[in-house]
Amino acid sequence: MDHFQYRGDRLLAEDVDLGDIAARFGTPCYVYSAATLRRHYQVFDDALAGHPHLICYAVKANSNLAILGLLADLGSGFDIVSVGELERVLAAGGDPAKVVFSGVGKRADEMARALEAGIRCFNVESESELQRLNRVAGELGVIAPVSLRVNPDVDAGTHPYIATGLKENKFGIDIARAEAVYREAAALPHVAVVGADCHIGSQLTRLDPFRDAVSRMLALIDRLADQGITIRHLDVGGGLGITYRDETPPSPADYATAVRELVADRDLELLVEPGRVLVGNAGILLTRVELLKPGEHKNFAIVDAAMNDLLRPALYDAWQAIVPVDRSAGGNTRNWDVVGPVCETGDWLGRDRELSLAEGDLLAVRSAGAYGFAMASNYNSRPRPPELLVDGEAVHEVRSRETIADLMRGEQAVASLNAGLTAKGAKG
Ligand SMILES: Cc1ncc(COP(=O)(O)O)c(C=O)c1O
Ligand SMILES: N[C@@H](CCCC[NH3+])C(=O)O
Repeated sequence: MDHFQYRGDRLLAEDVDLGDIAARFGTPCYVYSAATLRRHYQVFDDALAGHPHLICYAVKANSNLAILGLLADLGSGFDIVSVGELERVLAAGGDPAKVVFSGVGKRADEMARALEAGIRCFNVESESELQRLNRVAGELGVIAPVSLRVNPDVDAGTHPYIATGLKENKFGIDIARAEAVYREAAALPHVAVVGADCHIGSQLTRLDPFRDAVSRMLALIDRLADQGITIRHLDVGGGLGITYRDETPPSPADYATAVRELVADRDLELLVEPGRVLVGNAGILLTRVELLKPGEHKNFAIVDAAMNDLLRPALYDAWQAIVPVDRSAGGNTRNWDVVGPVCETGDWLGRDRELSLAEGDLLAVRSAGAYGFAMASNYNSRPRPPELLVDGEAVHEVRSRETIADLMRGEQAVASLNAGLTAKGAKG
């Protein structure tokens, strides 16, 4: 259940008409629902209750400071993949002691900053990274808490671009090597082994891959215990899918029950890194139809949002629902390709959508709270859209629309660049 529902023929974000938001803030814009976000967090947290656990929200899914602050207030921890995400978490009031740091390419300066901030754990993804972390922690005179991110070689059954737990993926340490690397870690002076970690992919719609991964991790933890290496927490990553169209992912309760059953009798804190399942359906992208271009072969509805605002359809061929803000508006009913103004054939938000459209109509692209704004770019020199957080009747502008001046900030035209050439040309 989310809080983007029709009242009569009008689509609302909680108690606010999306038409009013468009009139106040312009389009395109991202609109998030605080109530949906709170609810999703609570459902997930309740599902894990009874077993010691920490939710570390995957910041990459949506890193707006207001979203992070709202989750921090609810007690959430955070999974970060860069020092930029760490600074965001700290700026939003997140607790560094609840932060885990994932990612295959952590730089030394990022490690140093995270150690200085006092994060909960580094999810180390290679032997080289382990050695680097040991050196950086040594230079700072501290001990780095470490989990190894293990690649358990489990097929997540998801889009190949977002599967991460197979041998051929760049992520994690091959489970066949994991024991040796744990022994190496245990012998290093400036790291302390505290946990074990895996993350097998995103938008998973079945429980079995999770069960397989957790079982393999538990077997590894047992083998490590035999060698005197104690693992205090198991981080099972994120990846639980949502319904974009007709997917039937397990509910957070089913997911949590499956994982909890496997760890029930163990003295092992459970860490989870959900992203999409918390924020995905807590956001929409609001856009306006600019121009209609019906044709013999195809009907194009050109809207003011594009792949630079929402990349998922172009990048993964992802399907996201596109619905009218006013259901009663009687326009031209056809199968429309809803496309943006960007100069790329792949710039589409939805294809073959039966919609009744007129120029000027407002449309909402659903399930855009995760990997929406977070993946937005300035391609075609398009300013990124604003982000608005609705809470009941209140609308908070939690990020304003970029300006053209923002786009050019930091750039310099170099007046003398061609001067030499011109002078040479003149001589020759
Ligand atoms: C290490 C790690 N943790 C957590 C997540 C969050 O994934 P999701 O948004 O699918 O829950 C990701 C992204 O797939 C990730 O790479
Ligand atoms: N960006 C992806 C998910 C990537 C997950 C990152 N580990 C998506 O939109 O589905």
